Amino acid sequence: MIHIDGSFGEGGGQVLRTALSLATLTGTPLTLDRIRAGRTKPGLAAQHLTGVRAAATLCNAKVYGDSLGSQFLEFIPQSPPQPGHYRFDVTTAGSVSLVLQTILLPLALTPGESRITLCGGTHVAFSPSFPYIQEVYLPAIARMGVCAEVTLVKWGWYPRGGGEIQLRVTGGQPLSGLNLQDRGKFQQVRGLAAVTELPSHIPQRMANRAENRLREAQMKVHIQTSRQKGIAPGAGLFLTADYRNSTAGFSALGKQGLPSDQVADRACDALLEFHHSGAAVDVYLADQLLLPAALATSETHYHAQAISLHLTTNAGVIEQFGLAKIEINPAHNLVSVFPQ
Ligand SMILES: Nc1ncnc2c1ncn2[C@@H]1O[C@H](COP(=O)(O)OP(=O)(O)OP(=O)(O)O)[C@@H](O)[C@H]1O
Repeated sequence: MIHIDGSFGEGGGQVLRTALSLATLTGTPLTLDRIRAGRTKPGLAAQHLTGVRAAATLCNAKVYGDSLGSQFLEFIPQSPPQPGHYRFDVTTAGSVSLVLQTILLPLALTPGESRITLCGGTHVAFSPSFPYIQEVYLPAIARMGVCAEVTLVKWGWYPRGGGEIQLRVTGGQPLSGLNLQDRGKFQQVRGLAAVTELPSHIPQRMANRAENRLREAQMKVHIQTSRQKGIAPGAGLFLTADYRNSTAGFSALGKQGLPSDQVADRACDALLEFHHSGAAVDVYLADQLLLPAALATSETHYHAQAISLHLTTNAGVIEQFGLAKIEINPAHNLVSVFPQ
């Protein structure tokens, strides 16, 4: 039995998700208390609860404390993760990407094919947007051996949600480590300026503004515009910066009263800050790579844009499972993961 203090480090949802992934994969019984104690509304929110239920479904876990607002959870796996066809619905605009990240590695490391439908928020703040999962996260971990692809079926923005994605995983490949210390030469920025249920000048303005800003910075850039049907209005700009050895992702979401140009500026500012940092791995991927790296059979080394509290928190949770030793050099933003 492993006990995790949910208030550790950041004291947010990622402590729970990483612990769930590892308990599911290793069959280790887990208790967590003070879940999300660092947040203004602590305990399990809909997204976290869906993550708990999804992980429990994969390994037939006995679960206690799986209710909204619960700050305590007991999770006792009864079998190795079972590949298959599953559907999990967050029921709110809570992020489907975070549920995906909870179950992906257990499925990727178990022989067999899985098809998962995930419903909820697909493009929501403070979480990886669908394009980030598709263009940044999955390609990075594909290089480690994770064989998975995603399809967007319906857009789901905050606050309505109602989105849907499909995840397909071919499990059973061992993972290898990654060396991302040098991003290599800049190649291009690709982008998607998208709206649902809003007029076409909005994506056009976001795209024009971003293309102008990035060309001023001497970057090669191409941004597609997209106007789709949805259950609610929503807008966003999703950018990926490709370098020879790595890809980084940045996004900004529209909201009522926020001009399209400002949405574009937010995404461009984030991209340019990364570009000027010289790092190979953006601040988000830097915390998300730790889990696959810990499960690999060889070492991983990368140059992160910054060492976030998310990253150090995730490292602490992984180390409590005894799966890897993680070294962080804050002077140079270097992260090394040594699977044990
Ligand atoms: N713009 C973004 N692009 C990609 N990933 C992101 C972005 N914003 C946040 N993330 C990622 O989303 C995850 C959020 O973790 P966090 O613990 O904050 O989750 P949470 O479940 O939303 O928790 P809480 O509500 O407790 O904050 C982290 O892995 C972080 O890197």
